[in-house]
Amino acid sequence: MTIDIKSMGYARVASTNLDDWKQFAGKVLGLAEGRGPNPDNLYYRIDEVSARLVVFPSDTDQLDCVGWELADHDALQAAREHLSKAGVQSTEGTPEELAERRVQELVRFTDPFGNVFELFHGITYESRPVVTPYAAKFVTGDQGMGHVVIPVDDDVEALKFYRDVLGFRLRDSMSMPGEFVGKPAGSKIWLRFLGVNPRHHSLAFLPMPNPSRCVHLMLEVDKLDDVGRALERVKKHKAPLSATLGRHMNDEMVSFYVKSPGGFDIEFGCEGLTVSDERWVARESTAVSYWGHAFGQSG
Ligand SMILES: Cc1ccc(O)c(O)c1CC[C@@H]1C(=O)CC[C@]2(C)C(=O)CC[C@@H]12
Ligand SMILES: [Fe+2]
Repeated sequence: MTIDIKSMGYARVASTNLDDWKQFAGKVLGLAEGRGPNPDNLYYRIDEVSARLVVFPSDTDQLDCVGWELADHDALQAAREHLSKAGVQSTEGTPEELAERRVQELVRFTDPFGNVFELFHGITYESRPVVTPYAAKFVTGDQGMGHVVIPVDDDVEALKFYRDVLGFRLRDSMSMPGEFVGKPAGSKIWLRFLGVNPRHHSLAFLPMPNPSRCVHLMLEVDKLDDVGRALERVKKHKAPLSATLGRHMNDEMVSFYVKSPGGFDIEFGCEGLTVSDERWVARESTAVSYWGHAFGQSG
């Protein structure tokens, strides 16, 4: 038995500048502003779920936590027992936290590297269809909110934790020169891409810690045109482009990367690969992309 995570449910971001986030999330990304329990926070919808992205005022800019959806109470109870057997301490959501996230129950734990995860069930969904500002439709459903890439200290320990303790399935690996993170010449570091549903990867990690506690969050739309339109809004609003348009090798996604006010990137893409656990074989990709994705350039 392991933990039966169904999908990435939500992301919560701590911010020193909600005005910047409001402009970025609404005008650049084209997310739909929703309402939520705390009038100080920004709540964004991309589908029927009441809030997928929540930005709240803080004295730091970082990814606060990622919420992962489980089916029901029994699944969450099994997860509690599994975490405890694996020696991972977890805490229960307070009534205030449940109300803010609009979930029935949640447990929170920290991975060995300080990344905060919440496992929850019973999130609210809205009767009113989502209407995004530029009419883009986001790909969610059983594929969840998108994917997140988190920084870790140790890629070997991270794989043990995410695959063996949390039950993520390894879908692809990619190596990079150790020099990239200040390791000896000739050494390798591993990027691992893991999934819990048909989305090729819902989680990836990179052994390169960063202060925002996030490498990027990925949101997927259902049409290339809406990726192109988002890229035009990036330029119009002079948001910093972190990587140019390209198509990834492993999940075949066409995307670009833009720096968010949180310091981490948002990957905005389409045409991501879906897989099935029965048929999938995990391999090692030998390039970031088939074409494009020039990091550290603009235009
Ligand atoms: C390689 C790859 C495959 C699928 C993805 O969705 C995806 O985001 C990536 C790129 C991961 C990674 C990154 O996001 C930060 C900057 C990185 C480390 C690079 O400089 C190359 C690969 C990049
Ligand atoms: Fe990505």
